[in-house]
Amino acid sequence: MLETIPNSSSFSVMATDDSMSDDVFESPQEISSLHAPSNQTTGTTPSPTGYRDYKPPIELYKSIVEPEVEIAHKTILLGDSGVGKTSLLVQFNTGKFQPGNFSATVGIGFTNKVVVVDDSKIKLQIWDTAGQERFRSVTHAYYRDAHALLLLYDVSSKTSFDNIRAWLGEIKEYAQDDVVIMLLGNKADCPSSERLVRREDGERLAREYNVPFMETSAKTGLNVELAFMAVARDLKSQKCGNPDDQKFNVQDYVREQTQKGSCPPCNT
Ligand SMILES: Nc1nc2c(ncn2[C@@H]2O[C@H](COP(=O)(O)OP(=O)(O)OP(=O)(O)O)[C@@H](O)[C@H]2O)c(=O)[nH]1
Repeated sequence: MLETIPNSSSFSVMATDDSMSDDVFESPQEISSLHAPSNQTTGTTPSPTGYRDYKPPIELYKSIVEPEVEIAHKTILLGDSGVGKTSLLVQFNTGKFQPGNFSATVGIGFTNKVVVVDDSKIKLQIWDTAGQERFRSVTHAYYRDAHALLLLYDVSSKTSFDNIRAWLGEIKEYAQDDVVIMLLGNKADCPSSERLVRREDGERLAREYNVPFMETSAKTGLNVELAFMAVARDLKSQKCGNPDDQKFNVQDYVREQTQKGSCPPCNT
């Protein structure tokens, strides 16, 4: 469950239905609006510090939230309930796997992580969504301004794999056309006796939809960093790419990196 993630002060749990208020600050504009002059002496705007009426100086707030970040980037984790979205995020954020520690995610929440790609700082704002059907209408609203979607299935669950086509249909309906989609077959660490989806099946589906693919494990950390770094690199090339340079291709990058990982050490 989202609240249990350690050391993730920026993580917020949102409403489980549309009627509740939203305390998540998504953009610098929203942050700035907290500091706009107001006629009210006692505001009711929620404070990012947790103290309802305390508003830190904007410079201080920015230095906490955005430490000299050059590019901000919104990534959403999607997939059936139980495929390992929260675990993947926690593994990326803390380097740890907490088995069986999370109850099903309620609604949606996010955490920020700043990564460095070729000397540029990129803030990944990673949104963890509830896989359960009953939260779908809440999470759809967040697809629209996403730069990247990490779509997970569980290699030990055929149903979660079969549902990927339906997820891709929803993405087509609600996300932007140029959103980066990455298909991840999670729980690759599971014993072969429990595996119900072969790697080749994942690869074939990814080829059919022309999206990059890799198997991951939130438990062992396999390819977890690679998945997030690939989207960070893609964003950097979109935002700062020199038009004369060859365009970064996230699919080629993922293929090269995953092949490197599985290649036996060279003697040369
Ligand atoms: N073996 C193994 N177990 C995993 C892995 N990732 C997650 N799990 C386990 O799978 C279960 C579900 O993981 P969650 O991270 O809560 O799944 P989720 O997709 O966030 O689920 P919802 O919040 O309901 O959408 C937990 O018991 C995890 O410990 C993995 O890579 N390998």
